[in-house]
Amino acid sequence: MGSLPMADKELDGFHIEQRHGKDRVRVARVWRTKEGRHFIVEWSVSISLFSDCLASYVRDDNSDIVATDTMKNTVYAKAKECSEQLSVEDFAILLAKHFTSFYSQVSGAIVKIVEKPWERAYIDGQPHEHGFKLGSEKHTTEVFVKKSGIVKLVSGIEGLSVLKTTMSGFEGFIRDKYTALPETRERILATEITASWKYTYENLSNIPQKPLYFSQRYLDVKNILLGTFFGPPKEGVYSASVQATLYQMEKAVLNKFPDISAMQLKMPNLHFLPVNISGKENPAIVKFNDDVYLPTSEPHGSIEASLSHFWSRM
Ligand SMILES: O=c1[nH]c(=O)c2[nH]c(=O)[nH]c2[nH]1
Repeated sequence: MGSLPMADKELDGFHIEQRHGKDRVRVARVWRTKEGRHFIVEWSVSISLFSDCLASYVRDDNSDIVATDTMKNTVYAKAKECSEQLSVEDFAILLAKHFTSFYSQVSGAIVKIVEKPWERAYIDGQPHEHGFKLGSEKHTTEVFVKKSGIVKLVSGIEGLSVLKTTMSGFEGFIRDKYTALPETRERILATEITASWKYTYENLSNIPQKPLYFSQRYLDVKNILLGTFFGPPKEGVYSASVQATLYQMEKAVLNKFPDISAMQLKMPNLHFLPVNISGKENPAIVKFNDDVYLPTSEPHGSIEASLSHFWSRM
């Protein structure tokens, strides 16, 4: 999405590309049912408009600028207007649609939102009516809407930390004069997953209208990713490398959901190093027996790949 074309023009013999917006507008929205159950979302919204306001750059003429302060206010006004709970994707689309249809100057809008993972609290196994606790991984979305109604919709997960204590190995890699890593069929596999996936919907007119459709999709994708990473609860599934597991996870998502056309995964390999400590007098203070590890964050392996159907790209 970073490589989207900007509003570009020829100008004084130069080529200019420009866009403007407001980043990280923080908003929370609460919905209350008659029965007294509350729902909350907390969003950090970033807006970027492709807008014809070249005069502001070259002639000190701001008459075509949508003020970024107005963009910020729009986030709160639209949140207020949403009387029913909605997915973060639908809120992003609603905002982008507003900017592209309301202003003649605006030809396209990108709206990115990160949702903070507030989850209903449970007390003695009972869901609390208005109590929430912060979870870990975040739901993200990025939508690009053009005035014509053309849409590109990407959703994602940030910070999904997972670990398995066995059923992982790494063998058969290149060995040369600098290689020290032993081959193994028994190690800890730990990573912090960043995922993004592109939906097939290419026009505002064919975005699913079912309420919370994309919220459910998010949960379903997360389940498939986790199920593929861990394998069945009792026996698990062997991972020959982060690369192999990453590919299986992407393939599982693309095979399962017909409305997802491409997926990107970033899975750093967060090493848990075997601990072996020996002293001069005591050669085996700690002898590693798949039990004591040194967890690390730096350095870490960085492994990422995108997978798409032949007819699509991220
Ligand atoms: O799953 C892995 N992939 C690698 O590319 C790699 N490189 C490494 O040192 N350990 C691992 N593990």
